[in-house]
Amino acid sequence: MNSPPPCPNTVTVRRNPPRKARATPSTTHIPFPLRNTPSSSIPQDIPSFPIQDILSIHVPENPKSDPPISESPSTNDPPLSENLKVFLRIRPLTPHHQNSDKYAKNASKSRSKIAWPQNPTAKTNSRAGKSKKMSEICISVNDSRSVTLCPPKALQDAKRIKSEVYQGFSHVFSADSSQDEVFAKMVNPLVDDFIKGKSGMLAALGPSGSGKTHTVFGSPREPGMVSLALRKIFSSTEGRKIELSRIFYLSMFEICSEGGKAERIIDLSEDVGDLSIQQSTIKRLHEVSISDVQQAESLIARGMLKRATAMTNSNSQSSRSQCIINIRSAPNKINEEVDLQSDTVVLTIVDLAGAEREKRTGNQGARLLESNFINNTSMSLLEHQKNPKKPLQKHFQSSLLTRYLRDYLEGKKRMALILTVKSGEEDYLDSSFLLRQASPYMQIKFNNVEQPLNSLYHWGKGTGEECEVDKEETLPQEVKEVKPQICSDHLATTINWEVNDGTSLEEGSTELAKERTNKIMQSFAKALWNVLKQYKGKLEVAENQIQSLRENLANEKARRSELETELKNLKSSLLCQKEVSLIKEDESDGNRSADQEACQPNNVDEKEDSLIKEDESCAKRSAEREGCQANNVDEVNNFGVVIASSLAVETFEEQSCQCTDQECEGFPGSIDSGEDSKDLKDTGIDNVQFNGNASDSGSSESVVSSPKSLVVITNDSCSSVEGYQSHNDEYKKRLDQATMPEEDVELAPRCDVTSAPKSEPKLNSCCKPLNAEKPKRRLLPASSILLTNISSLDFEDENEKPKAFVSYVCERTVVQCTFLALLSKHKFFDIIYSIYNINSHRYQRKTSKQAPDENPNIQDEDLEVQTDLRSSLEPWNGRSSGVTQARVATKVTSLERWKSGQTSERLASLLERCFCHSKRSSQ
Ligand SMILES: Nc1ncnc2c1ncn2[C@@H]1O[C@H](COP(=O)(O)OP(=O)(O)OP(=O)(O)O)[C@@H](O)[C@H]1O
Repeated sequence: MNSPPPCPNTVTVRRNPPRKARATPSTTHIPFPLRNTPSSSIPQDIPSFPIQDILSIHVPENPKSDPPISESPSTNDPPLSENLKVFLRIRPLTPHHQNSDKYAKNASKSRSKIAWPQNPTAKTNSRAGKSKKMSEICISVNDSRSVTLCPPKALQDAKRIKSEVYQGFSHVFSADSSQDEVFAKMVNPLVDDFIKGKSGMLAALGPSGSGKTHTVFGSPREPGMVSLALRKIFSSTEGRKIELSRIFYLSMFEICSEGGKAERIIDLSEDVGDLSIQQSTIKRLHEVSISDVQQAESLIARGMLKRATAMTNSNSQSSRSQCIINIRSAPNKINEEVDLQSDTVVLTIVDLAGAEREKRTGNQGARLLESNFINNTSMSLLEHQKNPKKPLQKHFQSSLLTRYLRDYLEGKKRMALILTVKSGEEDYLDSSFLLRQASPYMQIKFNNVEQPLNSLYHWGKGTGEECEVDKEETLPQEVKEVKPQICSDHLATTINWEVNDGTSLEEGSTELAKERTNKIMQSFAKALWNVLKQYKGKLEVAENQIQSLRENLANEKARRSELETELKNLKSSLLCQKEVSLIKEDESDGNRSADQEACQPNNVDEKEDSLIKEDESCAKRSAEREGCQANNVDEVNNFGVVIASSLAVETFEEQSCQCTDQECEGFPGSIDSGEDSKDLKDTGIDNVQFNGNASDSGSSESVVSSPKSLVVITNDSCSSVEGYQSHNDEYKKRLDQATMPEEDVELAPRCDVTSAPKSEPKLNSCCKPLNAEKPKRRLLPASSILLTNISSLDFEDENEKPKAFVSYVCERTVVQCTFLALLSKHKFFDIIYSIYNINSHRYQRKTSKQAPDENPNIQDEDLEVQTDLRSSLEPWNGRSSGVTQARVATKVTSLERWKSGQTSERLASLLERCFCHSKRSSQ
């Protein structure tokens, strides 16, 4: 009669609270906005194209076509949430413990059936009978997922340590389990995933001498997981097919810390020195292409010989490093279009160094430091998952191993953990420590485990069943998203056909795929139609907006033309103000000698700046006072009108006293400068007459002929000096009238015009009634036009200057006549000079404090307008006329040079020479 199995005094069931792995930053789904594609410019009220919704259409599957083999989810399925797989393997006792181990196994089985001793008496009897054997083992298997850890009796008595039950393992391998059994339950799924395109890792963890290396590498008689995995890969049907299109590589390296110093990475398959790690990649790691199991095992055997081992109290050949073996599957390089990186699948198997207790190993010094390193790296492998509060970066920086295995430890890729323990009672503390540490691992959940690659990769080249995934990169995104699903359907169809060897399932799958494709296309068309309709609406709105904008644009153009007209008027006024500013500068520079000023043409630029600044203020004043005389655009542009107005006001009409404003307004058509000059050229000087008779000059033509006659005379003087002499008296009279009109008694002597006083009484007698009738504000547009038309003048070369005329003039006044020659050659100087005289004359009258009422020539508005000009002209009165006139001309030239460049430069050069000539003449 079999007695009931002994039962420990107390049993503690360790139940760790369910622990959910924290989502790491890289795995947390963060809803990010769409990329900056053209669709991002879509108005916000139009939703983005619902491609995801369309592709997520689920067609009810036909149970008949449910693929029995394809255990792995399709690529479109959401990421799996699965627990970390933790296996436990109990190493058999040494041969003298074998019997007790078998007994312990039987005892644990019985104990699992009896949860708690139901018969205390029997329990006592059995304990008494079997106490000796039970003391030799500390761990017993309850079932395939749990074990009971019993402390040695000494510990029970001394420290009252109770037995503990550890449960929740994926599987518990008892001491008599074979390598094949371990492989079948633990590694085979990983190998299957590897063949299907999923990377995976197996790590062996446990105290020293517990059988990690034995499990991973095994022995010739008992091949380990690496060998079995290789055999599976190269022997399976799928593996053979893969072999046609893919290449397998094997690499092997170890991470060690000799003497507990800095970690080193050593390649075990090639002597290339220490390796380095960057991110999770080992640099310069040697990979050997393997084509069969024997070649791979040979490589592994050679690598094992290089591995760092040492004899310890626990193990005669204890591994002192973490050994990592990678079996990598990559597409055949012949197919270069395939992305090698994204298509790489790796099966990693890690043999960790054994954790060991200091007391037991008796390690000291460097060996102790090394032991501590081993313990730390081994037992802290999953510290991040156990302790989510620990900073992620800190955890993965703690050791090279964790850095290398980061993707696995974060849960991005599948991994399995096998814990190895020894069952002897002397190993209780090691086993207890390991189980306590690893117990929480079983509760770790990975939420974002890597999905397999397109399984069709692995259907070898030439089978005719692969999808053209190598051309996927050239396809649009939408097509890419659809294609894997279609391929998966195709794969499912193929697998079903192979397994069931019947056509019905294949047809069902095909119909299912077609149905799903049709639904996707229908939804796609509907969504596309809706989006197009929305865009059409937006397009209509946009077109209406464009139409209204066009109308606004037309209005704005009309307004712009009006503004441009106004601007043109303002510019004319502005030029007048520039003239005023120019003269102001003369005044400010009055204290300087004329010689110095005249010889400094470089000052022009500086003065131009001041002119520009004054333009704004002057323009304002001009606009206010004259309202820009907007209706005078034609008048302003018409040189003849200006001449008529200015001269009519001050010169010739003073003689006749008959020309009224109305009469002057009638001039423009007949006295256009361009036309007039043309006419003059055509007619020659014979057609020009000096209207010495004041009554004859009452017409507009006579007014215009005055300045023009100067030009003609000048030109003509080149050929006939006598002609000029014959008209000398008349010419001088007209010149005096034009340049020094009115009652300029004081000014005339300064200008050294000897004949000037003679004409003054006549002028004065005529001025008063005439000036009383003329609106003097016309002076301003006259000066404006003077400047605006400067650029249109066709200057002749200085060499063409009529010497005869000059000599004639010099007989009159050496200085002034030289300048007058210029004035006669360039009519605008005539006008400047005339204006100068007129305003100088008026200014004198104004400064003599003569009451406006008493002087009809002076009106308030006229005085206001001309104030700046007059004050600027004031310094002229006390200077040599030639110098000052040349200076004014230089100023005007400077202004114009600023305005129009080359032509003015010629003028400046001309005037400069004129000035020098005048200076020499005056000396
Ligand atoms: N399941 C087993 N069956 C038979 N022998 C085993 C088993 N497990 C381990 N052994 C033997 O136990 C000894 C120690 O095993 P192993 O070297 O694998 O331990 P380890 O955990 O790798 O130790 P360390 O961490 O110190 O390297 C070896 O001689 C090995 O053959």
